[in-house]
Amino acid sequence: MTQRFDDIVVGSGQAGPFLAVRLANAGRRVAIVERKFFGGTCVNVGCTPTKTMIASAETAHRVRESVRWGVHHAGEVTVSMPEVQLRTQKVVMSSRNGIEKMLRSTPNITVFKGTAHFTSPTTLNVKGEDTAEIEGERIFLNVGTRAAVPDLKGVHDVPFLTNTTLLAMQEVPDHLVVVGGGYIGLEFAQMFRRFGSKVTVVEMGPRLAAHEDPDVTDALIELFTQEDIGLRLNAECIAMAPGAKGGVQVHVNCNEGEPAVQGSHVLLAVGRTPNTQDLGLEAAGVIVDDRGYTPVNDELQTNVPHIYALGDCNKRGAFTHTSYNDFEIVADNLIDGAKRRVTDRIQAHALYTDPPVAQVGMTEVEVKKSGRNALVGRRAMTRVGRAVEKGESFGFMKILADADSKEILGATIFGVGGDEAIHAIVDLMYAKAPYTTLQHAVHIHPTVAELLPTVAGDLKPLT
Ligand SMILES: Cc1cc2nc3c(=O)[nH]c(=O)nc-3n(C[C@H](O)[C@H](O)[C@H](O)COP(=O)(O)OP(=O)(O)OC[C@H]3O[C@@H](n4cnc5c(N)ncnc54)[C@H](O)[C@@H]3O)c2cc1C
Ligand SMILES: NC(=O)c1ccc[n+]([C@@H]2O[C@H](COP(=O)([O-])OP(=O)(O)OC[C@H]3O[C@@H](n4cnc5c(N)ncnc54)[C@H](O)[C@@H]3O)[C@@H](O)[C@H]2O)c1
Repeated sequence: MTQRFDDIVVGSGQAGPFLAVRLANAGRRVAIVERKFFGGTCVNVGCTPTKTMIASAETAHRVRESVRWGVHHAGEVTVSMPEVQLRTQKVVMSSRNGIEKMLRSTPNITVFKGTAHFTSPTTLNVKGEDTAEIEGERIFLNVGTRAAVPDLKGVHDVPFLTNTTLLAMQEVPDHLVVVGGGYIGLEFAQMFRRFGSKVTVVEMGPRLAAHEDPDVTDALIELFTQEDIGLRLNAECIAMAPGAKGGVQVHVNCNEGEPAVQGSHVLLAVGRTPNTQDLGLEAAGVIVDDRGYTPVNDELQTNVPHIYALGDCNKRGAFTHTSYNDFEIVADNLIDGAKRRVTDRIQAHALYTDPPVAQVGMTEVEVKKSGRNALVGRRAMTRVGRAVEKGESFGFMKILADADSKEILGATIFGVGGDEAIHAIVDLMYAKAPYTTLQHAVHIHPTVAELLPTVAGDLKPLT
């Protein structure tokens, strides 16, 4: 028998659970379907476990380097992966269980555990721990993405790792080959190097984190080289094979260096694939693009107006904060009659290397391309008192502004505390305040954010 609801949410990523609760509290009868772990990628195999493990890796690094701070310790630094994993699992489980508890204890919400599949534009079959046919007036997709596994020769002949399986490692790999120099590849590469693995990053492009400005990329190369992380740039992974003495061989197409990289383990970090292929979207009439993403309008409706897509699967963002913001936009519009739009969002992100790279708004390359009359200010982190005192003065900060309107166009902080300090700029950009507001602000001493007014007060024409 079909169970009828007002609203159905498919997937419990960073938008779905919060939307389900807002809708239910507004009096709607809501079904939410999750096939695996409550909290989705971020909580279970993304942000939460990686940042928890990065904290262990940073600690190992600081202890190894402790003489720089005049601190000595006896003996070798070793990392116990089972203990790192135990700590990580505690953090993950607390968040996962918290989300499930929130959903199951909210009146008006029915939770289904299983895979949802459209049978018509308003009905879905659920198969799994729960089996049901459910119907809803409105349907909200929050199905996320998974690691892309490209059709490389021999890829299925080797035990390749993804972000999910690498997170479960119970030992430190001897030599981890990381294919892909994007967010996932770079965060894991530095983490495992600091756990004690030899690490080689294989990236087909000429730069790491190619979406960032070249000055960031150059500094990333310097940072990784300092930590003795092997870099193979302009090296496209084209095939994999079992190694002659065990492990794995990664074959690359390159003009320089060896045509194969031998490692004990290989991580595939070459992008993401949306979880839309088994949703039965054809039965609902929902269009997907050539990579499986569901295009949406400014209010996050798909081409079928009562079906919305939120989070990574709509390709309007690829972060936890953008997915959560999708929830806020949809909830405020549908429940409070607001007129929020996804295009009002200012892009911001951080790459959690140590030190982190934090970025908001336009990059320097984008500002130059826009042809605006622009200004730029840049300071090395060696000018930040707090960074020097901490003994962590690697990196720089940079602010871009429009010379005519004084609008702040973007900023990058690649340095200790940059992931927090960037919010001084994020909020000014939302407030549409001119850079002179930042220039005249009095920031607390000694902080990383303290230098931002100085940078804003000394902008030069961008050439
Ligand atoms: C290793 C890694 C590190 C990351 N680190 C960061 C970070 O530091 N900061 C940041 O902002 N972002 C980070 N991200 C990205 C972040 O995890 C995602 O942007 C975020 O989880 C938003 O995803 P989502 O809400 O679209 O859906 P997801 O979190 O992917 O959740 C989708 C859910 O839908 C379920 N589902 C799918 N299909 C069905 C179906 N047919 N039926 C029922 N259920 C279904 C899935 O099981 C899953 O639980 C990271 C990602 C990875 C992989
Ligand atoms: N700090 C964060 O916010 C954070 C952290 C981790 C992940 N994420 C999310 O995860 C996603 C990034 O995933 P990703 O790092 O897998 O993808 P990505 O697209 O960021 O990087 C993939 C890299 O792999 C390279 N590549 C592709 N095919 C290759 C091949 N055959 N050989 C060599 N190199 C190849 C590409 O040139 C690219 O540089 C993003 O959506 C991001 O939002 C975010």
